[in-house]
Amino acid sequence: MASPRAWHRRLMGAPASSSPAPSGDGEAAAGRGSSQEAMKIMVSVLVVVIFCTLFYCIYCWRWRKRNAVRRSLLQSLRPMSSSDLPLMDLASIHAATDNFSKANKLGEGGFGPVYRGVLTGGSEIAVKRLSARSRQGAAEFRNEVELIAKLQHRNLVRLLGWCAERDEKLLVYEYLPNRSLDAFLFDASKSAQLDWKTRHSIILGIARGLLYLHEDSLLKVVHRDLKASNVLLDNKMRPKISDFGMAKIFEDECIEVNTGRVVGTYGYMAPEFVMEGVFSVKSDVFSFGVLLIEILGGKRNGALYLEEHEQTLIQDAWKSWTEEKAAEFMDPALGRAYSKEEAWRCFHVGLLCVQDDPELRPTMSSVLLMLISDHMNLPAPARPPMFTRLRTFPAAMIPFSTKTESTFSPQSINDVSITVVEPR
Ligand SMILES: Nc1ncnc2c1ncn2[C@@H]1O[C@H](COP(=O)(O)OP(=O)(O)OP(=O)(O)O)[C@@H](O)[C@H]1O
Repeated sequence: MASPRAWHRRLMGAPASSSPAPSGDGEAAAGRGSSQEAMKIMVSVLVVVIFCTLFYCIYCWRWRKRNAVRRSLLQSLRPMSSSDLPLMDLASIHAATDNFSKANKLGEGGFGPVYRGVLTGGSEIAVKRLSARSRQGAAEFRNEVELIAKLQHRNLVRLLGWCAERDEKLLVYEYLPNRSLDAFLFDASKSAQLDWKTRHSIILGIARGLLYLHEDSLLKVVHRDLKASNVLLDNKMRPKISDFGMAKIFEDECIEVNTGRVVGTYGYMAPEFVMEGVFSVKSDVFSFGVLLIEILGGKRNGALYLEEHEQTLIQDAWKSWTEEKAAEFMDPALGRAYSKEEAWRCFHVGLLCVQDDPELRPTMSSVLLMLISDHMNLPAPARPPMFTRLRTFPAAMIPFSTKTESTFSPQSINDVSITVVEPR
């Protein structure tokens, strides 16, 4: 067995014991010196080990704490009780909406008709009435009540109460006088009201709302149906994301789910969602990119309207970008009155969001950072997907309905499992 002195020597990198050993005082001094060095090394190793263990313990403790909070929130979401959100009585909603009169009807979506109402105190409300013919149902109703009651952000619409009495299922929201973004954006007589400053702040507001859903709320939420008609505008044209009927909470760190079913709105759905039913926060990022490009171009992406020779708006945007003709893509309603620097940055970010590969799409925190910083270098976007033109699908699934403004617009679909997508 090696002597302690030999160990010291080895530790200090001294040659093997075959070399002649020093003798006398010299040997003792050398021995002391090397044992001090060895001690120093051991102390440093010990400090590093303690530091790593401490760091690991703190990380585990924080991870457990965060998950416990998330789990307890998820637990509290399960039972739908009146303590979560005010339960409103049917009679007062009837009175507020003048018995759901035609004059008070604001529009109709996949859930059912929406009515404006005024409560006895004078506050205005918007009431969504689940229709018997609705393609959405009790599950979406419950989802909306349970989910949105737990989320609060200035860029999310506020649910004030709900009612499930007799055969009625009603959701009561704050009333947003300027209604939805699509009513301005795609209406030739109204689009001029959306000047560049307004459009830019709408883009930033939607990005902030989505970032809150994905990363900043305690629950990680994927909206799954972000589109222009699901962005409502308040009296100062500030945007609020609405319609959480199809939203999903992610438990733990799960980032991708394969549902085997397709929900959402054609034209806004990410390719991996349409083709495989796989969704993640990155499918919302894709929808955000489509919406951003629609806000710049003032047109719908509306893949369903396309003829053989036509391109989607996203493909148009890509073409303009690569040919350095971005100005030609911009909504003519803007004229020349817009900041080119801001607009090109938005254009660039929009194209990054609609990239085919979800991995390449930025997260919403990066999106917001890219949008607000004026000196950040952005990566070059890859070509967007080329297969958004739908060939056929059963008439019952056609996601269109006539709206009160007598325009046709795409509506959400739910539980469509057969999707025929034609590659280009
Ligand atoms: N809180 C609200 N305040 C004012 N108007 C609203 C409000 N909520 C909805 N609306 C109006 O009612 C219309 C229908 O809304 P809804 O969310 O039911 O359908 P949608 O978004 O058009 O379609 P889908 O259900 O497919 O998402 C909207 O276009 C909007 O004009």
